Amino acid sequence: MEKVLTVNELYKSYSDFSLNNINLELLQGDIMGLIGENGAGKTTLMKLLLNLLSPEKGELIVFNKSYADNSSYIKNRIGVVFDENYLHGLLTPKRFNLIMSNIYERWDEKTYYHYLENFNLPLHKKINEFSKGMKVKLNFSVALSHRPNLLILDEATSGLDPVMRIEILDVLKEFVTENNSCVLISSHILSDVERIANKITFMHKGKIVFTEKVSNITQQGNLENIMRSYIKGESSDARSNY
Ligand SMILES: Nc1ncnc2c1ncn2[C@@H]1O[C@H](COP(=O)(O)OP(=O)(O)OP(=O)(O)O)[C@@H](O)[C@H]1O
Repeated sequence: MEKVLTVNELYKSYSDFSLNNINLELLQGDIMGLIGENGAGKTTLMKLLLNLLSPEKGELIVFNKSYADNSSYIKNRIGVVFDENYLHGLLTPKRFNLIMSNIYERWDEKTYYHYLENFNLPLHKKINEFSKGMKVKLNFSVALSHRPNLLILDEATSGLDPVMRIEILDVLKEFVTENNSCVLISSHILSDVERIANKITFMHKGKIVFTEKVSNITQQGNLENIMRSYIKGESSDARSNY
């Protein structure tokens, strides 16, 4: 399988937090779940991958290219859904079609209307009159309609009811299989991550603790217990060091 993303020894610091020595690899077909406690650094890492933040050190290669000379090539091939809705509230889904077709070289109007219909979204309603679930579905429709080779999803399904979450996760899985794309998805809902991902990366205090295949992890127990015993073990180590 071809490499989609390679991260080597990436560092980023804020005054009281730092991401340290991040190494990551995503291949075509991968769905990687990114998990970790609040403040572990998941969003910061995703912003670095999207070139919204600059690292102090390290190498970031996306589709065998670096952002330095290939920013628009890379951005045209990445789909993004974050927790917050970034779509303008006064616009309608129909109007978005026009805007996105001017932004994305590979915008596919037919696919966009197909998702709107599948998700039962109205064409002419303003987005600030949408429910939270409708906004998430619209965000996914936009993110999937320019045929991205990589999707970066940060808590994208949080706040949705279980039926809607499962519906969206199933659409996502189908998209990856049909398009040989790949996904990095962060979530605190570990059952969702286990449902969809083939690999898991666990972050803790700005570092990657492990990246493992889900099949290896589930042999050791469930994800929640593994995370909890790691964090507990770490605090008892700290106590014994003290
Ligand atoms: N612009 C910023 N300036 C200073 N510190 C920041 C900034 N953005 C994030 N941080 C800090 O970086 C740390 C990691 O935050 P981040 O949002 O990456 O965590 P997270 O794993 O996504 O958390 P959550 O699960 O709560 O969304 C936090 O301590 C946060 O306060």
